[in-house]
Amino acid sequence: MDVVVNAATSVDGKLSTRCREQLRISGPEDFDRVDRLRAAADAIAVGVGTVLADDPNLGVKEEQRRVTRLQNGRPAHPARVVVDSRARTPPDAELFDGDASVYVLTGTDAPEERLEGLRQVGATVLEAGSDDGRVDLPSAFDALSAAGVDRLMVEGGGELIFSLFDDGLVDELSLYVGSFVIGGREAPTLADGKGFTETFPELELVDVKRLDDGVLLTYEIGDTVCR
Ligand SMILES: NC(=O)C1=CN([C@@H]2O[C@H](COP(=O)(O)OP(=O)(O)OC[C@H]3O[C@@H](n4cnc5c(N)ncnc54)[C@H](O)[C@@H]3O)[C@@H](O)[C@H]2O)C=CC1
Ligand SMILES: Nc1nc(O)c(N)c(N[C@@H]2O[C@H](COP(=O)(O)O)[C@@H](O)[C@H]2O)n1
Repeated sequence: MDVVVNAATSVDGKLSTRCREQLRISGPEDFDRVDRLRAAADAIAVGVGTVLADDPNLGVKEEQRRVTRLQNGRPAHPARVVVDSRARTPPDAELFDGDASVYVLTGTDAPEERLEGLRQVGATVLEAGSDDGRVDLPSAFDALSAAGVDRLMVEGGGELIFSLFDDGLVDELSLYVGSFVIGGREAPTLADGKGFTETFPELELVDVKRLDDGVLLTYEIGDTVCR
């Protein structure tokens, strides 16, 4: 399965403000590019922190792109995936609008009544627990792959993106950098988690493009390196 991470940050690498509310960083050209990436994916994943903060829909916005997917024998929208150790995704979240399949990837400690609530709104629950109670991403992604997901787009947030780098699961990164500063030590960044200290994922910069008032950076992911 190919894993493509896409995110938008300020110049200082923040995904949002310290209030952790959804913030428009991309402009119209970048949002259109994101929609194209969505249309090319089999599934779109976010962490539950993003669901609780943003209540995203994760659908393909442009109608013609949905029509093309249907003509190609695919569902109109990619499946939606939430990485959610304890099943905190609200059953009335926007991504349960009935337009797409939803997978919730959980750990082993998720309360049964919350899992049942999610199943009742149509979610497929895939349990893949790790020792620390979080989702074991390599085995959860194997399960997604077995369910037919060949191309997974990940839209954030920072905790999930760090774990994906930590587990060596990222193939490509598209990063839109808006031309402003957010600041704040509590504001989420592109890669939060515990951070790397000795070896670091090495990225190969394959494209740089000016878009809206910012810049789009495209990377392929190589090995980890010592610095
Ligand atoms: N500008 C952008 O492109 C985007 C911005 N955001 C922003 O990011 C913030 C949310 O990001 P975060 O708080 O970092 O939450 P997140 O969306 O990365 O979710 C993290 C949560 O996922 C769960 N999880 C389960 N297993 C995990 C694992 N193995 N590794 C990591 N997480 C695991 C945990 O409950 C963890 O707290 C919001 O402020 C949102 O607005 C989110 C997406 C894109
Ligand atoms: N690419 C990008 N640019 C921004 O400026 C953003 N704030 C985000 N956020 C991501 O998009 C999701 C919202 O999706 P819907 O419009 O509800 O379908 C949000 O949850 C973030 O993952 N992305």
